[in-house]
Amino acid sequence: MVKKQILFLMGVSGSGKSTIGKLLADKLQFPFFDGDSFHPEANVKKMKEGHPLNDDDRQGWLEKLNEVGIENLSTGAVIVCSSLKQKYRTILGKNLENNHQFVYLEGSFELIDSRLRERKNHYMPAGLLQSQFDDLETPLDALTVSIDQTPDDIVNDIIEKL
Ligand SMILES: Nc1ncnc2c1ncn2[C@@H]1O[C@H](COP(=O)(O)OP(=O)(O)OP(=O)(O)O)[C@@H](O)[C@H]1O
Ligand SMILES: O=C(O)[C@H](O)[C@@H](O)[C@H](O)[C@H](O)CO
Repeated sequence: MVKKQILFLMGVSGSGKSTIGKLLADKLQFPFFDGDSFHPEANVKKMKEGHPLNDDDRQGWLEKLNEVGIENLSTGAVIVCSSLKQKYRTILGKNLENNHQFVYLEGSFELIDSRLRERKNHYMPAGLLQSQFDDLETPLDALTVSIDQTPDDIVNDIIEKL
């Protein structure tokens, strides 16, 4: 059985965080929170207009997701958040001590770009993918899984490694 903990599912836009996060939370019977829906309106507008977010834009959003983690410590939770830089991961993990884990969905630019171009009804333009890779600081201490497999296999891979 997987320990109750806060799992931050991280990776660039289009790496599959929302898709995998829902399946993982279902399988573990953890509550699920999608960081996409915690952005202030101004952030969503900025991304829609094709501009990447900066550190200041992300600050309050990361703090809010940290609070969500703290509030759900007793049940465990899956929280989707790109978590691109180390300093963002420090904000997210504040006061969660050893009760949280980053799970990194790793894939190539080419694979993710092709998935983003197929994706419908989402505010994040595929054209922002390069800026996401530019900001990405590969985590050294995350549980890392390849996204070049089916969603079910990715979820099983994560659970095996937890
Ligand atoms: N393992 C997979 N195999 C094939 N397609 C996938 C896989 N995972 C996700 N997808 C598809 O790739 C697209 C991006 O996935 P998703 O929206 O879950 O990514 P995301 O990381 O949550 O993106 P964002 O951060 O922009 O919200 C979606 O259209 C989804 O259906
Ligand atoms: O940190 C960021 O640049 C943003 O959070 C993006 O990653 C979006 O939230 C999301 O991925 C778009 O759907």
